[in-house]
Amino acid sequence: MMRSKLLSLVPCATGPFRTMSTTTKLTTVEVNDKTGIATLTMNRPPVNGLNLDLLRDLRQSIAEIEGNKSRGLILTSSNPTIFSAGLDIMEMYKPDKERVRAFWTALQDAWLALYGSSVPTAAAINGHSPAGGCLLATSCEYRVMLPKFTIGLNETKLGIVAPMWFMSSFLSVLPRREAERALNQGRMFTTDEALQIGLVDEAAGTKEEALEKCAQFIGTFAKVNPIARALTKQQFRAAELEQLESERAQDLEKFLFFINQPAVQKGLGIYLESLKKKAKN
Ligand SMILES: CC/C=C\C/C=C\C/C=C\CCC/C=C/C(=O)SCCNC(=O)CCNC(=O)[C@H](O)C(C)(C)COP(=O)(O)OP(=O)(O)OC[C@H]1O[C@@H](n2cnc3c(N)ncnc32)[C@H](O)[C@@H]1OP(=O)(O)O
Repeated sequence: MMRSKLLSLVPCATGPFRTMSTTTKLTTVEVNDKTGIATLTMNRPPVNGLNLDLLRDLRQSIAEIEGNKSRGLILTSSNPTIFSAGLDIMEMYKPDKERVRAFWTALQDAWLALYGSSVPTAAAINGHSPAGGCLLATSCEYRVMLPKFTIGLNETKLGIVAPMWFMSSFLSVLPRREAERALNQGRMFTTDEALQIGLVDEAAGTKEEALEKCAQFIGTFAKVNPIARALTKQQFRAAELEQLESERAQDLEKFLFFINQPAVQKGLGIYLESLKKKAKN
């Protein structure tokens, strides 16, 4: 994919800095040349639905950030009210056989890249973050969320099941008992509730403030040996990463089997209709 490189002056919480900015259609990577921190922004209207292209873009951008020696990665959205609406349901509803395989494989790749990223990661959650959106946020090491939005793994409410590795990310943030209950309920937490339960680390009034708080978190590693930190993180996360790495073919087949069940297709169709009706009203 063609990528345009440009140097730009962008406003930042602590002043305007020259940033190296790489833009694709669906994500932007901006590296602040003062802090060395990369901001990875999702930009797929209308709701940052995670489709095949966005997932591939995300993985490519994460690899680019790893490669350009950034000091950290902040994940955010260009949409002022939606971080990510989760997986694009259109990829799973009446799917094309080959495409849906590529889609799930791209999701596995994106998760492995983000959860296993060697750089410190933080999510500036500047909008709603259901299901796959929550997966991305909980794959990061730190979360800052804006008020009056919601976050959670709501899969059971759609009649689908969060795979084990979605649960792993959730469990790396929430105590087991809270995680199990929320997963079974398909519970979406408001910002205040998410803060109280520990699903997010901080709240912020504006996106700029959220980005600044994420940058401060990443700054806490400034005096830590980066190789020791990266190896520690990798070891800490190794079990979940290795589980998916070793079972990814079975995970794909399980997903395909599940998603192709007539009852699941029917449920997704009804859910999509309800979303569309809501959008019209
Ligand atoms: C035994 C089994 C063992 C193991 C299991 C193995 C496999 C498991 C199988 C499957 C696992 C799948 C895991 C799934 C994860 C997911 O992420 S599913 C997606 C969940 N997401 C949601 O439920 C969010 C739905 N959306 C919303 O709640 C709202 O849209 C919003 C709060 C995000 C934003 O609200 P608004 O700003 O009001 O926007 P609208 O609702 O009007 O939406 C605008 C537009 O976008 C469409 N849309 C919204 N979300 C999605 C989506 N996720 N996918 C596709 N399209 C979406 C919406 O329909 C509107 O479209 P138009 O009407 O404008 O065409």
